[in-house]
Amino acid sequence: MTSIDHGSQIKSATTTSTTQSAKLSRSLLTALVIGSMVGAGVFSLPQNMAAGAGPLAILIGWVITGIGMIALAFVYQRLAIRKPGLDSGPYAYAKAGFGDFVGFNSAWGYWLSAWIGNVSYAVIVFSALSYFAPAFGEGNTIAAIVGASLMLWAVHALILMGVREAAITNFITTIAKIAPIVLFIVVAALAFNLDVFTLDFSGVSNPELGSLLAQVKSTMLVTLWVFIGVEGASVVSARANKRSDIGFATVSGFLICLGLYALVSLLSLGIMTQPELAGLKNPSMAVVMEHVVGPWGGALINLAVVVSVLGAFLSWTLLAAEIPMMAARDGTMPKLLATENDKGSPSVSLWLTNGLVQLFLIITYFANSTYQALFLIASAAILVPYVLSGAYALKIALTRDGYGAGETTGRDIFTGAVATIYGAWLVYAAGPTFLFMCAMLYAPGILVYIWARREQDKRVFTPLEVVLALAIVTAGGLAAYLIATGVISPL
Ligand SMILES: NC(=[NH2+])NCCC[C@H](N)C(=O)O
Repeated sequence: MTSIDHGSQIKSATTTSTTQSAKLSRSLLTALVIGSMVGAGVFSLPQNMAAGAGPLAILIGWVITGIGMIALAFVYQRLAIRKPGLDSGPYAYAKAGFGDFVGFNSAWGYWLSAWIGNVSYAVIVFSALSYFAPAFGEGNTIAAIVGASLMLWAVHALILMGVREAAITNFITTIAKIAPIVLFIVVAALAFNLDVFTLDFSGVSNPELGSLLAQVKSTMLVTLWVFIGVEGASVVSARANKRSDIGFATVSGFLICLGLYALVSLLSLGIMTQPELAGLKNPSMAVVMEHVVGPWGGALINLAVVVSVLGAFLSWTLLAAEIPMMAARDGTMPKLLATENDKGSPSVSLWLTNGLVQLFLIITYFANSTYQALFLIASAAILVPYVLSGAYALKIALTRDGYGAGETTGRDIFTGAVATIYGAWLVYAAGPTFLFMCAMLYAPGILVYIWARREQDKRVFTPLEVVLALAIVTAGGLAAYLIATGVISPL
């Protein structure tokens, strides 16, 4: 049974087991929705949010994210109902709405985000373990990279042997992450000092932070990161008893996460000042906790990070390998990637994906990259599939595609528009460095696409797609040049 069906990718792979499993109650569904979103991100929020923003900007950041993300959650939920035939989630929507090449890029981007996110997971697990064994440093020392590589290939071997997520692992990891977060919030609320919180409420006394707009922008990829997985909520909740429970579980699961996340970041600002938080080592929740209750608090949170992220690492590895496999099955990616071993695991895709994770772990060591730099790239990479899903929902509502004669489209036009605007704002907020970095990662995909099209004996590009491909290659080339000359350094 797979309870973290992030996209529908996993859904199609496990339909038999999921449809046979018992229907779920409202509260269990809500827990599953939460479980598909909470991974590593929450445990570093105190530092990540304060790194470039004061309390007011952080507050505004959560409000914007709350509105944009709930719209996106609804987009996926509505699309699942309107377009039940499009089974492979985010990338199938982009393909249906905007053609094969755009669809390919959506799959490519979703896959990039999934495995680069896993590189950041490996780094943060060992950064947490350094609480117990200092040689692991910030998760990017030689000892940490060796440890992370061992973890990677152990998970790889388990999946090749046919291991899938079990209900029991999901249960344990969900408890392991939620309980310490709630405890942290209670402790932080008791230790909260309003004077510390309001010391520099708008952040303007710290010249490093810049304008309020700049501060808000700095939080946008962080808040996006912690909500990645929301696209799976509608799939998870499709296992509901009643239709009405789907909406309930999605909305309540989302709101609970939003509440937990906002409290973690805001309450921390009443314990330490923004500049203090900005300088903390991640997972920073552990440091704040230790500051209030002493060493046991630090140990507890770091352990929670290890358990929570190991669980999330497994589910995102499964998902990362499913994406190329599903895309290969319908000809969007080369057939080779659809190869399965005798245990039903997408072996070629898994080898490719984890090979790249390994490569990036080595780069992480030499570039001395941090957890933060890595997850910001994973956040930026997922913008393409997210924006396109919003745009597709808007498109079908505007053209009444999939809507019956008497059905109103007003609500769907609204959520589609809000999700698309939020996506466009995120692209702007992400800023040029991360967009360039993404172009560099999207560019090699074009070769993979050409390979797949040739294999299918299909025309490779339409004239418009040629323009798009050239734009990606140009931006990617420019990015490579800027990185080589040290002008930008996203890692
Ligand atoms: N490995 C990944 N791509 N994970 C993406 C999900 C991130 C998740 N929301 C978290 O906070 O950890």
